[in-house]
Amino acid sequence: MTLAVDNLQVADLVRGVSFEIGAGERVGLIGESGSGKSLTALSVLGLLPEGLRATGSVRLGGRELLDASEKDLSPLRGREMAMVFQEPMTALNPAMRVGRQVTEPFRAHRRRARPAEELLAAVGLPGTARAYPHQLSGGQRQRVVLAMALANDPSLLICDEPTTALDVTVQAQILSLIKTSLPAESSLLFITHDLAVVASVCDRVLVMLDGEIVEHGPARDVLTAPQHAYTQRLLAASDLGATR
Ligand SMILES: Nc1ncnc2c1ncn2[C@@H]1O[C@H](COP(=O)(O)OP(=O)(O)OP(=O)(O)O)[C@@H](O)[C@H]1O
Repeated sequence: MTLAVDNLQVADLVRGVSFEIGAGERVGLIGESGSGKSLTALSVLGLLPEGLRATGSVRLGGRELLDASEKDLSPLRGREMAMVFQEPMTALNPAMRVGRQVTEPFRAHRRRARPAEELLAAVGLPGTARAYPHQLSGGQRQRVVLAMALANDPSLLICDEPTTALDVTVQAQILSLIKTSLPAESSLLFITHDLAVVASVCDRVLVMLDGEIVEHGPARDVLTAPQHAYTQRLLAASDLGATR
């Protein structure tokens, strides 16, 4: 399913943002803190904070999402579109065993549940169904969130800095899990400020600065021969730039 964002505007924080992600494409959205990456993602999901409104167009598989009601959007979330944010505890219920949480997307969408143990084993957490979130490490919690996000084989997965809060080895494990467990035909929008992550996960990259997309292209081109001065600075300041 194609995600098509056209002339997205959120106050003066996201300005005329347009991009498409085709079925099976993995697209990175990079840019410094405050450049509007999260607001772009939240607009797609219909989850903008109170007081902010998006205009323009966001279509998933041809369906317009921006003017859809909450009643129309909520069945899509967790089914057609799933998300993984930086801090897994914001997505988990601290008082519910993780086995019950990973099967929640099936109940929410009235679908026949796959066994919790199977979903947890698929993200490398066998035998944890009876654990509560606080009994797991940060990386394990993010695996639980990923199991929930992937439970219904979403057409679009949005990850907003999913590994930023984790230590480096765990980051690598979660990234590899995202790469291997996302169905081949699902689209991915991956927000990060880490260019090495983009290089390892994404086919294409969008670069955001002050609410606008200032550069986009195949990840390998943007990361080796950036055109915009901002992307050049970003690359020079990164580990990728330092090793060139
Ligand atoms: N509820 C809000 N009301 C007004 N301004 C907001 C609101 N939420 C975010 N902003 C502002 O919008 C701008 C873009 O925020 P956004 O969270 O999209 O940035 P980001 O690129 O995702 O940054 P980060 O990498 O730090 O998450 C920032 O200047 C932020 O202060």
